[in-house]
Amino acid sequence: MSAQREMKEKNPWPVTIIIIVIGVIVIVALVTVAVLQNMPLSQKYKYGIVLDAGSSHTALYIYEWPAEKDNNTGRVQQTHVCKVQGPGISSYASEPWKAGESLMACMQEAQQRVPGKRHLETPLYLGATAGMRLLNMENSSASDAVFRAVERSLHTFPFNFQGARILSGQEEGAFGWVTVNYLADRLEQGLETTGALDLGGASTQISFVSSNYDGSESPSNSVTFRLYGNNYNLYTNSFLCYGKDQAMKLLLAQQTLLAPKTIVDPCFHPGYSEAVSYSGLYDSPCVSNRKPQGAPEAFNHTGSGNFLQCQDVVKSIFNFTYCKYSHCSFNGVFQPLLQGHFGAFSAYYFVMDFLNLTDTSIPLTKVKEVISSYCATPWDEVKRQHPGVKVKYLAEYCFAGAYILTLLTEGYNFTSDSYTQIEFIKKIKGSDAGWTLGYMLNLTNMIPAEAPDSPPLPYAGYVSFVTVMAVLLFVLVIVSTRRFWLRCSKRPQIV
Ligand SMILES: O=P(O)(O)OP(=O)(O)OP(=O)(O)OC[C@H]1O[C@@H](n2cnc3c(O)ncnc32)[C@H](O)[C@@H]1O
Repeated sequence: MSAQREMKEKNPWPVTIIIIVIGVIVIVALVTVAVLQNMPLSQKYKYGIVLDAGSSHTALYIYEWPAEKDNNTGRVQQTHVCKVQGPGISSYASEPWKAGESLMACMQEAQQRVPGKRHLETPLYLGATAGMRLLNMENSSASDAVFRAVERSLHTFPFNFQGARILSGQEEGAFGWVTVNYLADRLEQGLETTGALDLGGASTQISFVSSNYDGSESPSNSVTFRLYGNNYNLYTNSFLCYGKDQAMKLLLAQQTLLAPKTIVDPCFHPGYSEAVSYSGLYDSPCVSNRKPQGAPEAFNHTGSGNFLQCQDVVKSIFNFTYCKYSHCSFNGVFQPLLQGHFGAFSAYYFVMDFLNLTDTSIPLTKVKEVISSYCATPWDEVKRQHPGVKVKYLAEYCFAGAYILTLLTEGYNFTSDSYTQIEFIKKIKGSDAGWTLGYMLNLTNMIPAEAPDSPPLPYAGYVSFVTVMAVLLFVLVIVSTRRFWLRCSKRPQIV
């Protein structure tokens, strides 16, 4: 008995080894628990669906974001887009049920793409823009009937349908601006924002933040936001009837006043000739009050392909002179001085991309030469050179190019310097530029007004900190126990 005790007191190593083993186990357990407890959950996604019911067509967008990050700063991104076959829903005014029917194929696609277990919680929105704004102005019971038909169709799907409505021009402009700046990470980081230029079929929007604008002059153009702890006073204006298709109607209507039977249009290619019905041209409230007295059923639309003359006709659809404010864009609408970078999307992009003019470092004189040369190309040759492009678009690129230049430089007052601040964009980080994402982020409260609280340490830093502290603690214990046992082993031995 005393021999055993004597051995233990002489040799402290077995106890030290046991302490080391227990220490290692404790550290491993501590670090494992810390890692597991704080590990980001496996990536589960939530979804949102927005239908953009535009004047020329409808598109369905599916967005997704990491499930544990909603109501926070989780990156929402577009995972799918489905183009609805056929025209925009406002074209079905005389057969509203067809508007509902037209959405079915894309909705079925959405049902397949969003995982079944997420269907019931996935919000579904339909926002209609300028086509329905015009139909509602012209015939509100027809627009109501289209909405009823569309809602009936959307209710047959298992999503969380939040309703269909017409967006105001101001909402369309403001949500386009939110989309562009959210996708470019400018809001969360509080960076200087980018303006948004949107050219649709029936309306066009300009939205930007200017240090010269506090909302006191023309308050109807002001939208205020508080996002991630920053206040924004946004200037925005939507010009109804100045989208690409309606602007062309204005142009044709202007020319038929002078030549009701045959117009020789400088914005169309030489050799172009098409019969156009007056009823088709004057079906829109943008032009209906301009119909010439005793107009024939149809007129002949021919082209002469002269860019300079085209610019003159295009200018005639704007009023650049009347202005009761300190500064105006056109038609007497207030606009503060332009400021910063701009993203130009929708038809701005389609047209400038086709004309190979998306590079805004190309001087405006050269831009004009390129459009001028395209306009002067005979119609047969244009069709031969671009067999894969829709003929309607091909015929309109000359007008659209001249229109975009006039709108930007004479309408919004971009100079040869500030033109270089425009970027023609289609997508940002894989998501389309347009109002839909901003609309969904707003309705789902996914952009917080205040900057979210972030943990004092990032995840990796937290784990490293716990590990280092545990190892330090362990070393301390070892050092102190070793000193204790060394002292014991040096004590005079009991014999
Ligand atoms: O916002 P609203 O005014 O309601 O219009 P929309 O939503 O239908 O407008 P889009 O942005 O979809 O399209 C804008 C215009 O661009 C036209 N467009 C679409 N694709 C095009 C392409 O590849 N080339 C030329 N034009 C195109 C389309 O016909 C419209 O006139």
